[in-house]
Amino acid sequence: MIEDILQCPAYLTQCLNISLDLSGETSYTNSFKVKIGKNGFWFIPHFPASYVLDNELYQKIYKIANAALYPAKSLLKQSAMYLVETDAKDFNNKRAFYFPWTDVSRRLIISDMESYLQTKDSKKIEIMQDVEIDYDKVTSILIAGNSGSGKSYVLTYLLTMLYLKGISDMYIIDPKCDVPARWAHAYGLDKRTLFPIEEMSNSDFVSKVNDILAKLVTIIYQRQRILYRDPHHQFKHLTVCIDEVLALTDGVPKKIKDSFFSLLSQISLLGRATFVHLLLVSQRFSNDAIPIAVREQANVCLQLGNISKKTTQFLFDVDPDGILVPIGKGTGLFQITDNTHPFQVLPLLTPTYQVKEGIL
Ligand SMILES: Nc1ncnc2c1ncn2[C@@H]1O[C@H](COP(=O)(O)OP(=O)(O)OP(=O)(O)O)[C@@H](O)[C@H]1O
Repeated sequence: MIEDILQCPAYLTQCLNISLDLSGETSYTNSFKVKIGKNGFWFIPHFPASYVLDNELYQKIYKIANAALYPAKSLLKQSAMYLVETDAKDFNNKRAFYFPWTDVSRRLIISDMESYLQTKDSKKIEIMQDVEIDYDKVTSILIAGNSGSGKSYVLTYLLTMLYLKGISDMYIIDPKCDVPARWAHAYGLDKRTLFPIEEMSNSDFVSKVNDILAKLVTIIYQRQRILYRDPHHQFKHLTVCIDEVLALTDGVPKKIKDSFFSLLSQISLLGRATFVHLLLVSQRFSNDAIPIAVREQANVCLQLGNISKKTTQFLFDVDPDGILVPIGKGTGLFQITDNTHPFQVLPLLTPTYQVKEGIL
């Protein structure tokens, strides 16, 4: 049934005829037609038309079709209208709106983490069913979301994948001495973990964070020199995970905060080629949480919990209106930008797995 719908344009044409208000113009008046492809569909207007082919119309069709296609396909939201040339001979039908789609996001369920870790290709990290990231292509990862949205849960998943699959060495910075610190302790990473102790002021703590970040910058420079002599040298990934980034520098003297920002920028700008990465978690990634450069360099972004224009404005260029975000634990939006995945913002369902006792 679903296959028939996806092969035949009649269903979508009918949905658009009914919902799209084109001042009386419909497919019956020959004003447009729909063509279905393997990776999306085309809305082909017949020109001249009484309606305007603009972004507003594109987003309206997106909204109607995205809901109409669920749960067979998920349309990939575009920030602006996607106009393409058609192969029509007739000039009246020579242009079309294109709507790329992908399969609907499905949650990954891992019932036995130990056997999962043994069987899966070591460099890839599965995020959802049929969606994975190759850590060689990751610059930095940002995880945002309101309290209780599932940030710590998905962070623990990523840390487990990165460390237990042997993909990356880790430094863990946890200003609240909470889930990440407990995770690190459970896996014997105490020497690579920083959390505040009683006698430390906020400024002392951020200064200690800066010491670690400075160490990573030094490693980046050392690795750059190795690459200069041997461009194909393969380094082991090194990741610094910082939880609660927004709260970290709150009330800290400007000089210390500036150093923190400058070190973060250096790592995110120079770390990619040398396999040094940031994995940052924050309620939001506004300009007071991280430098703009860090946000721009990050190519894996997860926004959990409430999804609205206001919450997604820092991580995504697209307006989330019309994207069908699933409800439930650990859901939201996901974006990966690399040369394997086309630019896309997808509904996100973070993996469900067994967390080691005493961490969460
Ligand atoms: N993918 C998931 N599958 C199953 N349960 C989940 C998933 N994601 C989150 N949860 C559950 O949702 C609850 C809240 O998650 P979590 O503690 O990670 O939120 P948080 O964003 O870190 O909150 P806070 O900022 O207050 O620490 C937890 O009980 C967790 O077990």
